[in-house]
Amino acid sequence: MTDAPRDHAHDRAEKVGVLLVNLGTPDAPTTPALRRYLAQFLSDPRVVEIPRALWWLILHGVILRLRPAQSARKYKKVWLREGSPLAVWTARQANMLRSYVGERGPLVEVRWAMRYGQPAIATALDALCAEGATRILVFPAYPQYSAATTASVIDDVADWAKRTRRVPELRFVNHYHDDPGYIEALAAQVRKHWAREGRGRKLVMSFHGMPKRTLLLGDPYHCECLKTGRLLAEKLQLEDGDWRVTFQSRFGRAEWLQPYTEPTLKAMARGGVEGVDVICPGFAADCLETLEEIAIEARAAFLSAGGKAFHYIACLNNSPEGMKAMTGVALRHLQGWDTTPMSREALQQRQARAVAHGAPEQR
Ligand SMILES: C=CC1=C(C)c2cc3[nH]c(cc4nc(cc5[nH]c(cc1n2)c(C)c5CCC(=O)O)C(CCC(=O)O)=C4C)c(C)c3C=C
Ligand SMILES: [Fe+2]
Ligand SMILES: [Fe+2]
Repeated sequence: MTDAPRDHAHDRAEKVGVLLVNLGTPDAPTTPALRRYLAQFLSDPRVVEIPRALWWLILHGVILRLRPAQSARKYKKVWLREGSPLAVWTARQANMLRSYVGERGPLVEVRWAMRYGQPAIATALDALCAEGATRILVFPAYPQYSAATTASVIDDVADWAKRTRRVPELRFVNHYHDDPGYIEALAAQVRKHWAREGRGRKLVMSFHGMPKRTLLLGDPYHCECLKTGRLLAEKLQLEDGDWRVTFQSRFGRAEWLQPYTEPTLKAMARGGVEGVDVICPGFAADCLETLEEIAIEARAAFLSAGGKAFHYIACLNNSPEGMKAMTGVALRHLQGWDTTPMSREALQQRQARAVAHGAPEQR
């Protein structure tokens, strides 16, 4: 139980907190940092759903011996001066969300956290509570719901709540795959790219993959990706043959959602498609999976299969359109929670009432 002294101040206005959460990323592009990060990530039963004892042997006996060094090499290619791209973008998004949502009133605090690695969700929630938040909106930055991502954030918040005495009122963004503001922001990102670089023959919308088994077990992720793809194609007025939804980042030997991104790109190149534009609508921010796997590796695969022009379209990151979409989603979920400042008189009246009920006077 978290019992850090938390003054119950009667004259303090109650605040609303927003916690923007993304997946997580290593602290450094090094083998030890990758081992710590992958051990936490891949031990989550929401991420790898095979019997624990068997998975423990595979994870510690094979994966954590080989993958950290391989992944560290990849992270080095995309690492920024300020840190991992995912963390850098998420921090910028949270700062901008603070001012966009903050325009509603100063009683909103915005923080960011990572499901794996730092800053941890529990630390950020403690900080929001210490700042006076009694209502918190948890905003997983995953447009499409999946048990491996969204539900895992909910698990972590629930674990924190179990250890916490004064649990705030909590709300969660479940998904925003068909939010009109999000679809419009994606369309604007594509149009801006076309205006700058010209238009490829096909638009490939590449989403992070999931094991196919999760679809059969009822995870809505696949359908939500397809719906995002269809809505984006409609918004851009694309013909059926001009776009394709694909799935990237396969992990392990089992079958994942198909069609796979890289084989699809190669087949397109071999089939005479000279130019493609690739966007990754399921990632709120650029990260290893987009910058290395798509913008570097998939590009090389497409060109070596005979393609001529490969254009990667950046994620929404902190673009004005993307931030407007994120703000719209947050505001919709904040409805009914008072975020307007309380007047000085109202605060004084509230304190007087509290003192009349025997509470110590606050300064
Ligand atoms: C956007 C949604 C994501 C889903 C769905 C998802 C499922 C999922 N991922 C793995 C395994 C790995 N993913 C890794 C990186 C990674 N994954 C996402 C997002 C989703 N994952 C992001 C944003 C990132 C990038 C993190 C970064 O630091 O930039 C990795 C680590 C990198 C590597 O070693 O390759 C692994 C591993 C599984 C098994 C899974 C679904 C079951
Ligand atoms: Fe992943
Ligand atoms: Fe489906």
